[in-house]
Amino acid sequence: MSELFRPRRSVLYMPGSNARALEKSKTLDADALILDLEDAVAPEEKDLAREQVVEAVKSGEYGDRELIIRINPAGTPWATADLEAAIEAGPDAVLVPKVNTAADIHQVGRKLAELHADAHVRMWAMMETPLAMLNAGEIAAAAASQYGRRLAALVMGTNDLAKDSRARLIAGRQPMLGWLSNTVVAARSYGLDIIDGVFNDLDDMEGFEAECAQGRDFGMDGKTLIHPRQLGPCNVVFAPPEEDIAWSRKVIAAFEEPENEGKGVIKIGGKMVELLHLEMARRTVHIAEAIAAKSAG
Ligand SMILES: CC(C)(COP(=O)(O)OP(=O)(O)OC[C@H]1O[C@@H](n2cnc3c(N)ncnc32)[C@H](O)[C@@H]1OP(=O)(O)O)[C@@H](O)C(=O)NCCC(=O)NCCSC(=O)C[C@H](O)C(=O)O
Ligand SMILES: [Mg+2]
Repeated sequence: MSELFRPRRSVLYMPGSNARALEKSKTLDADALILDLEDAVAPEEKDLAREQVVEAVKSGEYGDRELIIRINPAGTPWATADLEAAIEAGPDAVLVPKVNTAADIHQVGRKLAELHADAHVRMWAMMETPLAMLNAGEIAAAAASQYGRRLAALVMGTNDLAKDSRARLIAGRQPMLGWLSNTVVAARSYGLDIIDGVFNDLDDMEGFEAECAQGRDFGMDGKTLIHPRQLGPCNVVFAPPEEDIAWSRKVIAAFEEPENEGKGVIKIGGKMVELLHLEMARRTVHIAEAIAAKSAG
């Protein structure tokens, strides 16, 4: 699957210590799985979690689900062993938690290079500290540097952000809207994907769907999730709707008409359509086709 048009609608976390969740997620309709070694794992279970996660990733039993290992942060007793284990396992990406500055990305990127991690192993970065909000642009810009070039996605960590900023996690997320949109533009400035934070109330499906729609409207590619029941609605909200797909096909077909060859702007059904809309239409169709291929396979 092209990295450029990879659906990342639903990204499900699970504690690496939870063998049942690791097994169950082989059958779940998630675009990506985050096998966690960090905050969802108690200190006394870190070693067990690391072993289970390595075994799970190496099993090759997760189909086309993207596999991401969240390691513990630098300076903790587990950081080095986590990174070495991740390299041994060879996931699609290593998720770096508690990123504050671009230097945190460079540090992990340099270690991946020194330890000869396979070239396909990317980095994702947790955006969950007040410093990360201040430095979002420079963190995303690390993707253009020698040791940051594995960076592929930013992930909002709204629980830690609430803890460290003392902003409240409330319906509508008004206290966080500035951070969310600033991090979206930081990601887009450097060609990165961005995944929204988790919704903690498993019983409030209405609130969950509203937050998915909000994240989508802000430009997020998908949402991080904590339970299988959040997968279905999330996949629906973040997939291009049928009418957008139909319109996009119309735009592509119109620009392919001989009379429109070489034109930068045309009219379709009374609407002005420019080359930028053609680019958007192509992306919508590519993503829709990738989602359809996943469902078929
Ligand atoms: C929240 C949970 C602890 C609830 O667990 P549980 O009570 O066991 O749920 P259920 O009984 O309803 O589970 C039903 C079945 O689904 C499986 N299950 C549950 N959760 C997951 C999951 N995340 N992945 C895969 N499978 C899952 C159960 O095993 C049951 O299966 P079956 O036996 O077949 O019936 C639990 O959902 C959970 O641990 N969720 C993930 C928590 C987590 O990973 N948290 C860390 C990430 S959040 C975060 O840190 C974000 C960020 O850093 C920030 O700062 O914001
Ligand atoms: Mg966190």
